Amino acid sequence: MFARQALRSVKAAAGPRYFSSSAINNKNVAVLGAAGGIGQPLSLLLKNDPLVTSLRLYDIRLAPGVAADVSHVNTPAVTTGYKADELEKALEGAEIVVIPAGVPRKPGMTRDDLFNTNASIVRDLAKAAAKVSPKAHLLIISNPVNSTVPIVAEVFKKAGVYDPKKLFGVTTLDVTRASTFLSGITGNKPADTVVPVVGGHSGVTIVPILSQANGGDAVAKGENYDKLVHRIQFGGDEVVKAKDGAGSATLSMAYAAAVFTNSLLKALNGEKGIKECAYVDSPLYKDQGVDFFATPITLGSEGVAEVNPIGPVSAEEEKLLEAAIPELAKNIKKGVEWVQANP
Ligand SMILES: NC(=O)c1ccc[n+]([C@@H]2O[C@H](COP(=O)([O-])OP(=O)(O)OC[C@H]3O[C@@H](n4cnc5c(N)ncnc54)[C@H](O)[C@@H]3O)[C@@H](O)[C@H]2O)c1
Ligand SMILES: O=C(O)C[C@H](O)C(=O)O
Repeated sequence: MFARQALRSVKAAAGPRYFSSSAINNKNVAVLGAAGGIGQPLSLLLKNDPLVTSLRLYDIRLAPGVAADVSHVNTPAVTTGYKADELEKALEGAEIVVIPAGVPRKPGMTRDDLFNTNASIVRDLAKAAAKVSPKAHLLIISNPVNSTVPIVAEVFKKAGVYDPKKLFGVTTLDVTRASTFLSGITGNKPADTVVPVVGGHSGVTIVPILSQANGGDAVAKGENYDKLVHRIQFGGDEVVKAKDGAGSATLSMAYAAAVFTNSLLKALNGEKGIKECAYVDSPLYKDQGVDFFATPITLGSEGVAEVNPIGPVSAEEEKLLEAAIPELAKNIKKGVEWVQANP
């Protein structure tokens, strides 16, 4: 029963999907880092989302230009660009704040190698959001997500405005990749290939639950299973290597973030039963020092409505989870300790 539940949970995250709307309400979305490799295509995709009525694009460079360009697309979202010194203005009235600001990896780097640069970028953006739009839903893309999400939580706690239901580490790209790679093996449609991906967003912390996926039994164990799991866990490295020093995944990430944002918008507008995987404040492994964990979550009008259980897992998946937990605990502790020492 749990398996079916979890399968339904992430059904919405298997692509390909485009944006749909059942109700149009005013929805104000801000993108921080809007002129970057992710920020630009993400801004375009959000401009194309009928549920976005106000799109506010902020970056330390080029955001007004990106906004001028995107604003000519004939969809309803009123699009405005904000310069480096206009962060607070960009955040005014924001209900969703998507953050892809920060540096990407180069070949040979881990996501954790980005910590020193991106931790302070995310902390400063979170401080402004806590001040200007404390009730906004925050969608964190900047790596290392395992640590940047706890940093945002600490900033919001310090400001006295933390709402665990409104903070998300965006892990949709892992779900998207898992669906693509598994369906490539089974020949099933990607849209019918739903793989819950739990844990975190780097290497061994990315745990695909293939045993719950349509077609997952085709690669239940052995060499093919190991190869598929490795490809899902290290899909980001595949792109970093192929881009050869010019950055990491941007287009697939923009797609994934736009999918997640659309799901959240639908839930905020009152649509029921919207489910996605995301890295959120979770009760599941708190006793092991893991305050944040990605699982299928149910979205509601206030953000996270329910953190769903992982459900039954295979012996192989149990081992993957055992490897993920201590690494995640370390990543979370690093973020929390850093921001407490560098408030
Ligand atoms: N969560 C995921 O699945 C996922 C996937 C892909 C990339 N990422 C991460 O997303 C981040 C961005 O990647 P990218 O390829 O778009 O990088 P990029 O360098 O192309 O773009 C980053 C943008 O952030 C801007 N920026 C830097 N500091 C800023 C600040 N203080 N305020 C506002 N904007 C600021 C830069 O000017 C730039 O335009 C990286 O950390 C990358 O690792 C995460
Ligand atoms: O791999 C990266 O550094 C970027 C991103 O986290 C990804 O999964 O593609």
